[in-house]
Amino acid sequence: FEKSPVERSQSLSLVTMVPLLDIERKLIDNLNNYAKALEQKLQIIRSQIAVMRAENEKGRRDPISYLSNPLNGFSLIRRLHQDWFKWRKYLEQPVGISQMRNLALWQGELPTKLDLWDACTGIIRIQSTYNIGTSDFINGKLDGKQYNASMSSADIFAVGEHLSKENRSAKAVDWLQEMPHRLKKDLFPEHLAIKEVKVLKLLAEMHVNLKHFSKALILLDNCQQLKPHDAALLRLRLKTMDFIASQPKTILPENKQLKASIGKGYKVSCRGNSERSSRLHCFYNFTTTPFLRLAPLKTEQIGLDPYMVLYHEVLSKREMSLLMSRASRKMEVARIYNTNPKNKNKVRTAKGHWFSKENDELTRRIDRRIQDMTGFDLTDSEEFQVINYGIGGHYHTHSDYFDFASANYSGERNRQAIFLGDRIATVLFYLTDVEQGGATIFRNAGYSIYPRAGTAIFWFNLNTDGNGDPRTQHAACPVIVGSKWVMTEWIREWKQIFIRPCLPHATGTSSKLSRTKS
Ligand SMILES: O=C(O)CCC(=O)C(=O)O
Ligand SMILES: [Fe+2]
Repeated sequence: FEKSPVERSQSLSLVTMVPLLDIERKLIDNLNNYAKALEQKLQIIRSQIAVMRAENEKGRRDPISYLSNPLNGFSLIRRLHQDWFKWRKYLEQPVGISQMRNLALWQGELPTKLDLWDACTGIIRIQSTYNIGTSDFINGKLDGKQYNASMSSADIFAVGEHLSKENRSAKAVDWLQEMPHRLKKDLFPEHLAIKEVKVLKLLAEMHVNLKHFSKALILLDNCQQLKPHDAALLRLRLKTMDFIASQPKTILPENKQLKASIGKGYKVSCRGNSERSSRLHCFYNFTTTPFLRLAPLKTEQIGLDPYMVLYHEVLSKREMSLLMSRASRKMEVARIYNTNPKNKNKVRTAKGHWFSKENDELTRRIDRRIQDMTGFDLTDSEEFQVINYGIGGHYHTHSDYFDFASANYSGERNRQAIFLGDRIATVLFYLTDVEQGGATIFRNAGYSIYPRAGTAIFWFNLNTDGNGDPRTQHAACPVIVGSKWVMTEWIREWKQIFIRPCLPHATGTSSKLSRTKS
């Protein structure tokens, strides 16, 4: 059954991308073998040319005397009757059949059209969330930090093309206009290179969409110089002229940049502008369960209303790496059988792995630790979900509690609700540090938390009266750089009936909300 109320970002998780590097190595080796086979063939041909040319020149120096020798005459006839026939056969023989077979064989392991679509979306999400200029982004300057990586013209064009297909013309122009001066520096062979005319034409189309007609015309003129007899270009030029003729008054001032949707709220919070109240403390929790007298928990208050704490160093390095390596073995590259990007919403859910608590000693031990952290009875609570995010991986704003009153909740979810209750609280473990981005933000509460390996956040999703607390809505900001792994534990309500009894809810009374804290 569906365990997560909201679909997470769709991109291939980072860990499922790791094997792609091996596939790429295999492909390069394969191409190298092909080149070797070609070289071998070339060598054979070249050496034979030398032999044949020597013989031919010997004959042409004095043809009559050469041919008067029957050995030479015979050989010429035989050569021209037999050898050239064999040469033809030899030249027709394809080079590197086995390498070509390999290529066909590995086709199924390569990312799909939809994977590329997801990756483009991830790139755009990072750019817009953190408000990164296109040229900075392309040159590897991400949110103020310079990395030793940059995008090739082919990479840039893929993003520009994606944006154009998504009808985001202004953004597409932003990307595509970075291309023309880069193309000249490319060392791609002819068939892999992106043609300048293709870039200029797409740019012109985007300008037409934006009603920047004179810019479009200049680009189209450049295109026509490169490809004077192209019918599609001519048609586009005529269309542009028609536009100009038919809507002279609607032309926008050309330099007026269409406002990029600089988002409020979510985006701003992801850029890390929240402040913490000075009334908050760090302390050792000795009291939630008797065990904590022996091993108190390092606790940091994030907020009192809604109540939220961080528990530091609750997982060891070994536990985290075991969880991640076990999950990555089970996490499949989520393949899409329907590769039509239009159907993107129907496919692929989170790239995670669910661990049964009864799995082994590791999961049982972590389960006991969560009991110590929360004081809750976890018998009916959910399995652990381990998640790894991909390029620009994020999770839209959502609440972990279910809105049972809404019409969406029927069938299996309703049954769970009846038997287990709602998700009264969440424990979210971070299994890795994240170099940049990837914060968990609670916009309504004004909290943002940056991932730190071994730390867990704990919060109540429900008010004391059992209703969902909308202030606990949260989102995972896009990861800029790093591999973000988290593990969630959703604690169900009914089993806590005597631990956190139902009380009328009064806002602003943090003491009630923090009943299970020390
Ligand atoms: O990854 C995060 O920071 C948040 C994850 C989350 O909200 C969830 O799994 O429900
Ligand atoms: Fe969540």
